[in-house]
Amino acid sequence: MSTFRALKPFIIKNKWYYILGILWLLFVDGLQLLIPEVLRHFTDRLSANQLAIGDLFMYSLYLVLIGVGIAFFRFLWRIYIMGTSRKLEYELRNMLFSHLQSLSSNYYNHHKTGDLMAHATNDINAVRMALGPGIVMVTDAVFMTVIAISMMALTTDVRLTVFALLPLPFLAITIAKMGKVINHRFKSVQEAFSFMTDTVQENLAGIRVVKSFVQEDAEIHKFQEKNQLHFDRNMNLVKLFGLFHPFVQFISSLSFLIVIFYGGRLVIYGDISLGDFIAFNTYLGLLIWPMMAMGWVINILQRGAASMERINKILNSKPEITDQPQAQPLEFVQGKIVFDRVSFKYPKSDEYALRDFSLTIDSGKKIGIIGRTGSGKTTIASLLLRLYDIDEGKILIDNRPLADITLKSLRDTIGYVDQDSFLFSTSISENIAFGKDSYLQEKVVHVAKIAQVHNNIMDFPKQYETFVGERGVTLSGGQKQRISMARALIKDPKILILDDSLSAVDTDTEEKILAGLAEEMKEKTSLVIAHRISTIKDCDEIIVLDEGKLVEQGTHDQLVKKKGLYYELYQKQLLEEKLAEE
Ligand SMILES: Nc1ncnc2c1ncn2[C@@H]1O[C@H](COP(=O)(O)OP(=O)(O)OP(=O)(O)O)[C@@H](O)[C@H]1O
Repeated sequence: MSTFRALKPFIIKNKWYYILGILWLLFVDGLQLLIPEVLRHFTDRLSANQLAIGDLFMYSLYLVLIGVGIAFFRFLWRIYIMGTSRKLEYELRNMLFSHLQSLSSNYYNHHKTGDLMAHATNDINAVRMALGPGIVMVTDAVFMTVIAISMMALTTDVRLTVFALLPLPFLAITIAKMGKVINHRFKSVQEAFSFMTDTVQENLAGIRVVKSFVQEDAEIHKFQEKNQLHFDRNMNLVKLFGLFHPFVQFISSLSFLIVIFYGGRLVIYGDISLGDFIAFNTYLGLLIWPMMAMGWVINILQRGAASMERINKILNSKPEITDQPQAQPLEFVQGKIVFDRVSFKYPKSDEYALRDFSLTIDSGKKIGIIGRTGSGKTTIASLLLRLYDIDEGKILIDNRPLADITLKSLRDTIGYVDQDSFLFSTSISENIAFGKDSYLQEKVVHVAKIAQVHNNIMDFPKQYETFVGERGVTLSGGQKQRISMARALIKDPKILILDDSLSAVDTDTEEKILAGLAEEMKEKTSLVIAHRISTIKDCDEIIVLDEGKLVEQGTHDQLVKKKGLYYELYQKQLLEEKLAEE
């Protein structure tokens, strides 16, 4: 039961729904158990020639009234129990999603999206089944079994009851054994489902790559393999259930066989009446459903527990980056940044991404960061945003270590334009205002103008209300970059990081963007990460990284004169430009 601990607050909050739901369910069972008694009475009076035509109406009326009562209370329990289990599904989904939002970005380096989506669909459904239909079946099965058996023994014949029930322990033992196998097989079905969703998710996200490399057939083949695995594992489960149902039916027919032989004998010898015989058989009929339900219950509860275990694994994973107890928000930010002998390795990596890195950026300064690919440029941005904590050294903003600053205020202070320029599938306007309805449209237009994307947007049929498609597929790389730049600017952050954010625009547009930004940047501390020298040559200072180390530092002119790595990169780019012109 500890598996379901995370749901305790929900169950406590909704206990009355469950209690009343179970009460209505017991009413249904009680009414069902009246039917054999009505039949017994009817048969006995019929065989004793005591019934008039009018009595037939009366018995029919009893049965109709019982039927109406059953229908009414069945409706009530379904609303109370099934409805509550849907509410549980809703809340569990919210809980899971909120938790996924709180986890650090490193978590997503090691967990696949498709896998997480499988948890949010299949696993939550299995938990709902356990805490809805599962509860119903347990209550139903226990209550029905106890009452039906007692009535059989008390109102008809104890020996007949014992004989008729003899086959049932076999059923119980086999069902319990089967439950374990079912659980195991169900887990492997869920696992195969995860593999399959993973494949679909990855394929659809990368559909443009698949098409441009004409890999559709190979991808279909890959998917078919995963689908086959899912099918095979499901078939294993189906086969088990295929055996299960005939088995239950066979055992229950044995009971009826015993009743016909032994019960029939008792009627012939006059030990029990014909009405008793009929009522006994009806009780036995009522027992078959609980016997079947036992199997289902075991199955549903085991599935629910297996799924809840997997959900718990996610819910129990702690965000790696959280606010320290001493953390306070940043106030009146100046924007001075200090990296003091910072060394950092990514989790599960042996290589240093940054080594003994020191840099002081005074407030309002504009720093250019350049270096070969993989030299650690983005790492600087990630560490400043505290997406990872550092192993050695210190990072300070306005002379306060990052750990002493609340994450929210730290990230509110920094406007980060990432390399991927990820956009959401909504309007351009909403992408720029991202999550904040409070921005005025004029402000959205203002930042779009600075990012030099306003004219492009005005050319679209729906202008700012143009829908950008999933991940911004309907836009060019350069348009996406400029929209994500506008998104960072609208926050009016004190620190601005442009991570290779001008790589997809031509040098003319780049110049315009930089000129537009110059005014904005006056008040901000800026880090401009780039591969192109033209992007950073006017920065107050430029640093050059190589294999995680700061190897050169100075203004453009100073670095060119130095004839080191920067000079080498500069020469190469001049040559490339010349070749492009020719
Ligand atoms: N999440 C990660 N886990 C493990 N290693 C990583 C991770 N991200 C980056 N690295 C490694 O850290 C090093 C520095 O990466 P970084 O992204 O900072 O380089 P970069 O200079 O920004 O490169 P580029 O110019 O290609 O964007 C690289 O060797 C890279 O492989």
